Amino acid sequence: MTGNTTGAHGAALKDAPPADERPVIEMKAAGKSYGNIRALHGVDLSVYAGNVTCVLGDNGAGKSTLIKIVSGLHQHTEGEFLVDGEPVRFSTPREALDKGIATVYQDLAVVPLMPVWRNFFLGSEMTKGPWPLRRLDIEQMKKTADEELRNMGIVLDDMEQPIGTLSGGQRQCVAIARAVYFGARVLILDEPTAALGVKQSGVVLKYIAAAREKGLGVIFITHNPHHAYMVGDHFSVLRLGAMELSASRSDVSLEELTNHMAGGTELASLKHELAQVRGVDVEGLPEEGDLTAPVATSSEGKS
Ligand SMILES: Nc1ncnc2c1ncn2[C@@H]1O[C@H](COP(=O)(O)OP(=O)(O)OP(=O)(O)O)[C@@H](O)[C@H]1O
Repeated sequence: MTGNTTGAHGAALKDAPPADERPVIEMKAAGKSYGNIRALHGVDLSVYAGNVTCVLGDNGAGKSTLIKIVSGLHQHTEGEFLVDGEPVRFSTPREALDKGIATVYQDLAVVPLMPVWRNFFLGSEMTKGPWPLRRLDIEQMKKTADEELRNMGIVLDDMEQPIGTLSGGQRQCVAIARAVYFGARVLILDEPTAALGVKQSGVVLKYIAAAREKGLGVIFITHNPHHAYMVGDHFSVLRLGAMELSASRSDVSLEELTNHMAGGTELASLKHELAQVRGVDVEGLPEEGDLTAPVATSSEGKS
């Protein structure tokens, strides 16, 4: 239950956080309605320091709604949302950032033609000299960005390189390193591997593990159960706005997770019908009743 295993990138994966540890972020029966559309309901979620919580779900499952609540873009309309045990209701992303919650979106807010170091400090530039002679401290910014990236294991030949010339995976990693430098305690990663090939996805997964090793709590949003299973300590699967599965690593196999994500329940119920269609191979599809992984419980995140 408390033993560690090792993930694809050699990082320690925990079965469960210590029983006395308080989650940094907690949702209790939380939900959100847009007018009369109930996008999310009854969601229990706990995010611990030094843990990767994967939130999986198909299109329209409610993943974006969930991260918008945590990152301060929307407010929940049901249940509770707590940070460090205190109920919160953010009005702006700034308020979430002030609590150490940083979000890295898939379409990164970078200026492609600007150098890497400039993007690293965008909006929070270092300056030097007394007013009115205050000016950008370019050398210090370059040096710090280089150091911080190396700290995360990212070595770039040239900090002057426009960020647009980096690969998608490298850009994600720069964004992760930036959030770590600016004091994030919780990192929300919105489908960081969705647009990437196998190798680049591996690079990003490595930095997710690096962020965890630095003690950050990570919420990793993804469609991909294989990517989730390589780094995840806990898995929450959303379906139609509700938590269909909430399980610690020790309680769910990759196969079970994949079945849940592949719409296993729907596919199993369709298996009989599909079997009648010529040219459709149903051999690998799960049977109804095969999906035995545990569903959400009140001890979510600590089971
Ligand atoms: N601003 C909005 N107004 C009304 N309905 C919305 C709004 N945002 C989302 N929804 C609805 O809420 C549900 C959940 O959407 P959400 O975007 O959170 O899902 P998702 O899991 O992020 O999907 P995807 O992977 O496609 O981005 C969907 O039915 C969607 O149509």
